[in-house]
Amino acid sequence: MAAAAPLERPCEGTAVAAPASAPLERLYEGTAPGRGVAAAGWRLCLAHRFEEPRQPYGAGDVSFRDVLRHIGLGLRYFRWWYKKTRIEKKSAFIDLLCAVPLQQIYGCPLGGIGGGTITRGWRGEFCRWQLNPGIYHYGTVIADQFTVCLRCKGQTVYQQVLSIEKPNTLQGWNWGYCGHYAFYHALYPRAWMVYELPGQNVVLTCRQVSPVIPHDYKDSSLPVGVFIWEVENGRDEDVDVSIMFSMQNGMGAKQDKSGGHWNEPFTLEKDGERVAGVLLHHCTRVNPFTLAISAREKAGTGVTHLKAFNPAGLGREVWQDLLHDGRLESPPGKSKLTEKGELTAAAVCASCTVPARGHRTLEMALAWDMPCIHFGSREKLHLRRYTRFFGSGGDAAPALSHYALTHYKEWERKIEAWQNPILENSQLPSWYKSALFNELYFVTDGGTIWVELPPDCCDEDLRGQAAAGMSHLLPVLREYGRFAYLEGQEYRMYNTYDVHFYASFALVMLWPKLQISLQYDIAVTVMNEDVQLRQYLMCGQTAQVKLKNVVPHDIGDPGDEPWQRVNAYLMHDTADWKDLNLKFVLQVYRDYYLTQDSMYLQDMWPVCQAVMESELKFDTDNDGLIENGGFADQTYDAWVVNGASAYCGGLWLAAVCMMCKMAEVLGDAKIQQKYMDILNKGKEAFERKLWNGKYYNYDSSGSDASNSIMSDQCAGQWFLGACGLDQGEFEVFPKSHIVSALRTIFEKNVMSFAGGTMGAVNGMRPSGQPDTSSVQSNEVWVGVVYALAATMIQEGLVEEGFRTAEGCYRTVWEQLGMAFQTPEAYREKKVYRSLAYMRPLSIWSMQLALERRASQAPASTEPIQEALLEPAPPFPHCSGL
Ligand SMILES: CC(C)CCC[C@@H](C)[C@H]1CC[C@H]2[C@@H]3CC=C4C[C@@H](O[C@@H]5O[C@H](CO)[C@@H](O)[C@H](O)[C@H]5O)CC[C@]4(C)[C@H]3CC[C@]12C
Repeated sequence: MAAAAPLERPCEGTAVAAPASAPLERLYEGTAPGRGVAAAGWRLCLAHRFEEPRQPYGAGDVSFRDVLRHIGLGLRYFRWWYKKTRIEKKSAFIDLLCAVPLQQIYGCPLGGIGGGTITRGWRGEFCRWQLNPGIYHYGTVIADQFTVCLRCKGQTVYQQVLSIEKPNTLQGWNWGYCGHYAFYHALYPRAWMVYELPGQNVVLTCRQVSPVIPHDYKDSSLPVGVFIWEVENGRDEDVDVSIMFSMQNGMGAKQDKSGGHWNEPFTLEKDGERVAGVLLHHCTRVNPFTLAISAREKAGTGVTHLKAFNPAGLGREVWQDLLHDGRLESPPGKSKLTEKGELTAAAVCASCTVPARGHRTLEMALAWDMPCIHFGSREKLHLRRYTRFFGSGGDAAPALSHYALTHYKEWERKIEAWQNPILENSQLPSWYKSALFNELYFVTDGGTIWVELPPDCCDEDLRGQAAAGMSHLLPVLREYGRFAYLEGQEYRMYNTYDVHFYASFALVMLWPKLQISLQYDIAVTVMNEDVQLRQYLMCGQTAQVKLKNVVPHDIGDPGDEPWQRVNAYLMHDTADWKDLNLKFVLQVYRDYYLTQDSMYLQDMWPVCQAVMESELKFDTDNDGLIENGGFADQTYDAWVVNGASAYCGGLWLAAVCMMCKMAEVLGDAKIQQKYMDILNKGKEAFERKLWNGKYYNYDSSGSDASNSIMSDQCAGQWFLGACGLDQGEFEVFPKSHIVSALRTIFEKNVMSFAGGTMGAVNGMRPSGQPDTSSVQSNEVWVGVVYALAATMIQEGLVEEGFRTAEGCYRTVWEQLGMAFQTPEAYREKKVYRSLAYMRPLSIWSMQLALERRASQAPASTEPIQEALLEPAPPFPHCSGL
């Protein structure tokens, strides 16, 4: 048996020590490369520990000046929070008083889009659960494990839980696997764990696959994950190998003990393929679900099971059962229902003989079936997307398991066909390949839901809009369903639109129909109003929840009834925000440009005109340029802007330009002329009011900080460039000004901040000090940095772009241990804000910029310089990688 050992030093065993390489791998003592592990990705040794302790931004981190500035907000927020959480007993859409503590443990989530997700940690634990839509439960369930049993000549020679934990339940199991002999490698939507079994001459590689496949609207919706165990036998004798997959009925929450849960074994044979496992029926009143653990039976592979055991006990009966013959007892029939206070778990075991010096594969799956969902208000029943393929009766788990185990090879072929051209591009640095794919986790693990359009909704709520000109609204929503993801796991608002603006590149490039569907939903809300009055927390004024003809901030809180009640955000009255309407127009043209969907363009055109009409009132001096209102009236919602501004003014000019272009495409000469006139005037005003010879000033207010250098000052150009509208007759900003501004940002916001190693600070004073005039100006926003990097690449500053983005990747993934929970923001020291956030999906705009350059320029063979931040290649001693 493998002995347990402390984490800090190598455990028992005789492996040759690897040379110290990158910091995340330096504790690795193994030599095995594993089987089929991707070369690029995020890799670390299971014994790794992240050293830098960071804290969520809290009241204690606010300067005295900011305390004074926000005292009213603080009091109003506290009053609102108290009523919500203590009186109404609901959870707050942003809980500033109980932030989720940082756990540096997460790895690739399991599951497709919108069916819920289960995240495994990089040490293999099942630790983050989003089965109830948009609501996260954080907690490692100890019983959820893989255990290996090796037998030679009819004797068990090794049995080990593949976990470095030493928990105080299930103590009859052999825990404490030595982390120095295993590594984790993530390249979303796949991940690998390679375990050398000390002293056994056997190597296990577990490959975890989720069905996240670009341009696929069926399999990508499935709530399943597959684990392919590759077993390599380095011995000169055959070895019988069993992998046991155990799972608790539930997600480790208090409902697991609510009673009435039960388990039952199942087998399903279809098209000559047989799958066997156990169903764990989790019978809660709201959102009941069934978990299924299973394995594929095939010639030479036997599957056995244990339908129920107590995960809170010692677990000896399970351990001994497996130890005895490498199989489980496999009793037939259903388990009894759990009593209140009682937990239950089950296990499935796949076994085969691996010949001497040979290799075999065991295939296992986890599926979860929660077909019908209620949000917090419980007003409407929603059916998840996958129910159109697998039914909504709650009995789909066997079919889902069978489908996953018989289709994962096809998924992997498609994933490789998509990823390989990028992975094989030797010009791209390896950190970028990891960042690009791994940041994509948020498309599934952003509290994401993908549901069918409710039949009553189309008749009652949408008919008016369809009649109002959106002829493809119903066909699109019926065909592709409704998609929503949270602003962040801690900022619980769906489709926060000012942020989605950045993230939308991932969606439109990979699942364009979901972006189009999301836009239709926004278009519907533009036309609607909510006349209810409420007090806004930032400045205390009372106003309507939603006005007509403006884009909402978000489409609602999963704790309430999203789509039905929009604008969960009540910090500001966003009817007066300057960026939301513009971001709609910019996305409409960008989507059209990338998809060439002219129906969509036609349907969105009246909505674009309506929101631009609303926006025109912000041009208070009629100079063709909008003015900000002297409060934080845009995505930087705690950073005040006054007068003309680089950010909103730039977005405005880009949107006006796109209005001209759309009018031209649609043959609307009158509107085209109207916006041409505004554009010509506005361009002149923008240059006159904001250009200072080197960059565009933050705003034209003339305040102390108005000449700050904003990292996001070229956001308008970012979108223009992404749509090919950045040259010739469409040049909105003089090329030389954009390049000069980007160079200044690189010099000041990037290289003069944290030694150039942490990305770009939002605001920098010309003197080279971060702008501390607000609580957000001295933050780094990861999603903004990736967008800035894309803009740099578009403008030919390729090395600078990569250097800029690299700082964020290395800070988040390598330094702070925030893998698969990239935050919205961090400061140079000590704090971060809002874990697992939507905006960093903007990294896909870097990819778009690169693809665009590649299609234009003659091919270069020069690799992009890996900046000084690049560590040695992972595991250089493993030549097989
Ligand atoms: C009196 C107290 C001791 C002092 C209290 C100070 C605090 C009240 C404020 C200090 C920092 C403020 C927060 C900063 C950021 C926020 C985020 C915002 O929501 C979303 O933010 C995105 C930007 O990151 C934005 O793009 C999205 O559209 C928003 O949905 C909500 C406000 C706040 C949490 C803000 C609240 C007040 C402070 C904590």
